[in-house]
Amino acid sequence: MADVKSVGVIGGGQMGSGIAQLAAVAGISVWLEVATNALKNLKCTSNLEDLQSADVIIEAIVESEDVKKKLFSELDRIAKPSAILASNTSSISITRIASATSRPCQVIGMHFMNPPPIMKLVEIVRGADTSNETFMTVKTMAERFGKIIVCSQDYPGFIVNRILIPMINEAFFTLYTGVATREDIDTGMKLGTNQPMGPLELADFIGLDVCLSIMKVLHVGLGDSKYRPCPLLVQYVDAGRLGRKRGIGVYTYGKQQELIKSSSRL
Ligand SMILES: CC(=O)CC(=O)SCCNC(=O)CCNC(=O)[C@H](O)C(C)(C)COP(=O)(O)OP(=O)(O)OC[C@H]1O[C@@H](n2cnc3c(N)ncnc32)[C@H](O)[C@@H]1OP(=O)(O)O
Ligand SMILES: NC(=O)C1=CN([C@@H]2O[C@H](COP(=O)(O)OP(=O)(O)OC[C@H]3O[C@@H](n4cnc5c(N)ncnc54)[C@H](OP(=O)(O)O)[C@@H]3O)[C@@H](O)[C@H]2O)C=CC1
Repeated sequence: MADVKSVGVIGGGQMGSGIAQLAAVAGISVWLEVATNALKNLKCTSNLEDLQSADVIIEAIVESEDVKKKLFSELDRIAKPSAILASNTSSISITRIASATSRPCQVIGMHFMNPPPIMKLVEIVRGADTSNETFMTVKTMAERFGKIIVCSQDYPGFIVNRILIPMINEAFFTLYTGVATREDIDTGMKLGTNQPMGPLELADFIGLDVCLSIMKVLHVGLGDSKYRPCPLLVQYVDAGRLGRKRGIGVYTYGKQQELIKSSSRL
């Protein structure tokens, strides 16, 4: 098991920025962004070559198999031979991502939950060839971040999203088929099952594009029509209603809310 001293985080969106914060607070030197004591551990770059000295590189870019494979193939060329390449993917096969590299035994899924600094879980996903040494190094690093680990085999959606995202998709079907309003669906699930957010509110928080990508992976990967994405979810993504990060999803937020209010007054 390797002692991780430096980490590269690729993707500075919702997940990447939170993961970089965790590593910096754990005293590991990080290439990316954050605050006070942790700030001295953080460096920002837009040049992949700067990651060549990292012990572990954590990818948190867009949920697209093609884009991730292209990046992993480039990382394989840039990273030092001993480096571990981890993906924060929500659902894409680690085995297939690893196949884009010459080091599949050093490729692993390190799936943080959103928001990474707050949520206690990290789901570790072993691809077909992931070695025990890679697993132990990543497990120990996640524990150093203060996280609790669960371990999943490499099947679509792993553990959490295999169960969570179909629930969110079903909430969209419930809205789409007129069973109830968005507010009643969310309040029903929040108060009825003691969850901090209703499923539609949570979809906006995760990002509707991410939810749809995961549903598609489940649908194709498991080949069962019960995983078909709800047409309303597809339509919202087509319309650019991606959730909180865009100011509009199932609900509207911030400036978008003000714009909608003012246009409805015209
Ligand atoms: C899609 C995937 O692949 C997998 C996934 O991630 S699935 C999604 C998993 N995540 C969830 O299910 C989140 C469900 N929601 C929640 O747990 C809570 O609503 C929440 C933690 C997000 C916010 O909690 P809240 O009590 O409603 O709001 P709030 O009072 O603002 O925040 C609580 C604390 O979290 C902190 N916090 C909230 N968002 C944060 C963020 N993005 N980064 C860091 N800290 C954050 C706040 O600062 C606050 O800290 P203090 O208690 O120290 O003040
Ligand atoms: N949202 C969530 O709740 C969770 C998401 N994940 C996973 O984490 C990963 C990132 O998700 P999240 O942070 O939500 O997404 P965001 O949309 O917030 O961020 C995506 C990041 O990827 C970058 N990016 C977009 N397209 C490309 C590309 N073609 N090549 C390289 N980088 C690109 C973006 O850069 P720019 O801004 O410059 O476009 C941005 O930094 C995904 O795999 C997702 O499934 C895992 C757990 C939870």
